[in-house]
Amino acid sequence: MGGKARHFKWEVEYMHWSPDGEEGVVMGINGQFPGPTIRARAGDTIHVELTNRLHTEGVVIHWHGIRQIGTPWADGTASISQCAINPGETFLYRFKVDKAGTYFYHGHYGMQRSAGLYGSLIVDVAEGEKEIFQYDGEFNILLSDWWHKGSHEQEVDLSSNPMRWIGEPQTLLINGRGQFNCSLAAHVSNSSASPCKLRGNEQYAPHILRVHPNKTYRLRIASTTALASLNLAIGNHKMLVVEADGNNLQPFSVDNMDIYSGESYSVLFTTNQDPSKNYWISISVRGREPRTPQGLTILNYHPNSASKLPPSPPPIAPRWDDYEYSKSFTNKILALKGSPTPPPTHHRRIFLLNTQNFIDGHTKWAINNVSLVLPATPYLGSIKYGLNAAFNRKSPPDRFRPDYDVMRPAANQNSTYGSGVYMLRFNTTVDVILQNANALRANVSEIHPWHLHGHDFWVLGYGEGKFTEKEEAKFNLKNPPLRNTAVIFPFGWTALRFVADNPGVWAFHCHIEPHLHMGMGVVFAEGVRRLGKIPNEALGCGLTGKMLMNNLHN
Ligand SMILES: O=C1O[C@H]([C@@H](O)CO)C(O)=C1O
Repeated sequence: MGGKARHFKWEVEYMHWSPDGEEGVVMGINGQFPGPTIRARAGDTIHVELTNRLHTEGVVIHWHGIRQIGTPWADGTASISQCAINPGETFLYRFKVDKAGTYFYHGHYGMQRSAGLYGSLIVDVAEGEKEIFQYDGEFNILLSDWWHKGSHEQEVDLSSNPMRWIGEPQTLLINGRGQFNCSLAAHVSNSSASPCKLRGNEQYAPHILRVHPNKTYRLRIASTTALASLNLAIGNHKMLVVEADGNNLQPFSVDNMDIYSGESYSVLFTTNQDPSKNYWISISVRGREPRTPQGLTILNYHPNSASKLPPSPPPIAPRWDDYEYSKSFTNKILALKGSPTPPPTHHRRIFLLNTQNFIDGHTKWAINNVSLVLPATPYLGSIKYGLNAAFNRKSPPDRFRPDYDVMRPAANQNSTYGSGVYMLRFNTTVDVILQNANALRANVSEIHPWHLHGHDFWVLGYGEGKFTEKEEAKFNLKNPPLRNTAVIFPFGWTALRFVADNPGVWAFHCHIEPHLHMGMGVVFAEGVRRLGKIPNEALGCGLTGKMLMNNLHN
């Protein structure tokens, strides 16, 4: 079946907004924050005509989890898949959503995600097909984190010498709404926070989930946080986890769940609790010392008033550094029976060591000792048209020094900048072993959720310390989950496998936005010569821009 074309006209602009009760400036779309939700069916083609109404700044939008098969120029990564859209210009994002699931979109230029440029993208099963899970209704929540400092100042802070870290967010947002000046849970907490006096129409009033007793609901959850790893719970209710990153899971039941930036899930829950009460939905910080209050909203049982607050305190999240808890959750994530299984062997295995380093006094993140800086000409055009001067043609290394001690700060903390590309042979199977290590400070290693553009990968396994070839025997080749984002735990490794079968140039990076800004990413390219014509509007900058001008004058 052909699928429908769905047309949207969007304008991106800065607006005054109050995501948490303090007025600030957000990046909005058509006057909305978060941006409009796109809802489509598998097989549909989305057309977003995006006009940049920012006064002095370029913009792009990445469609997170959409593989862009045959349309790599619509992936929305500045300097990789396209030129940033200049103020006043319009770019047409046209792409097919081929797989049902819970997705989202966000800015992919500088710190524009932290500035609030994001929204939800929900793909239902194709017309005439049935969802494999049964439920009576559904909700969608997009999770994010919010700073009172603007994104431009954050960019300057991060690249200054010495680096000024952006610190923990002021507020966690659920569908763009959080409370900084007051707490919904003041009546049940012993902190000094004042109770919220809300009419319900404030920009920061919580998004209430209204349910009827004894029904089953699907809750779609995606995290577009710039930094925070989260734990989500629905007070008193169990959740059955059924989908991750647009792929079906072997269902498993939990009381709360971890969600890292870049991940999405669906859970089913049944409203089988005392219907005379309302319940909390909470999100709390994981993996970093929490300096941000829980984000809260209300599960409102019909016919109770939504303003009837739950009588007991919100769910208590696991301790922020209880990594064993996080690992036990992560290890439960397995593909639904009948899902595609990985090829049994790989053609190439790339080891990527994540380190925190210094370059000329600036704090950076590096992969195999290369800190990514993006070139002025987007790779997609420069590779396709053989513009060799556009970036460093030397391939970055597939390995790191075998004697590197991942448990200690680097002996040599200096690193180098690079813009090289991993050229993958088309249709080959690639393994990536993400290797975490100690950061600059002794005994510190952080969580990094890695996101791959253009593909889903199978997560073959997680382990502790330095990966050794003998751990390959423990890889899960039977029912590994397909995902587009996977976490590396502190001092650990994560093994991924994917098939390089999607012509294009694809970012693979830590989804913590400041970390990408500090160089924590690599670039893969495959099959670029197989592509037909790349739309000119993706190429109008750098050396491809000059090439277009020359063609015009010849
Ligand atoms: O990249 C980071 O920098 C800080 C810290 O390591 C140095 O201030 C931090 O917590 C990060 O995640």
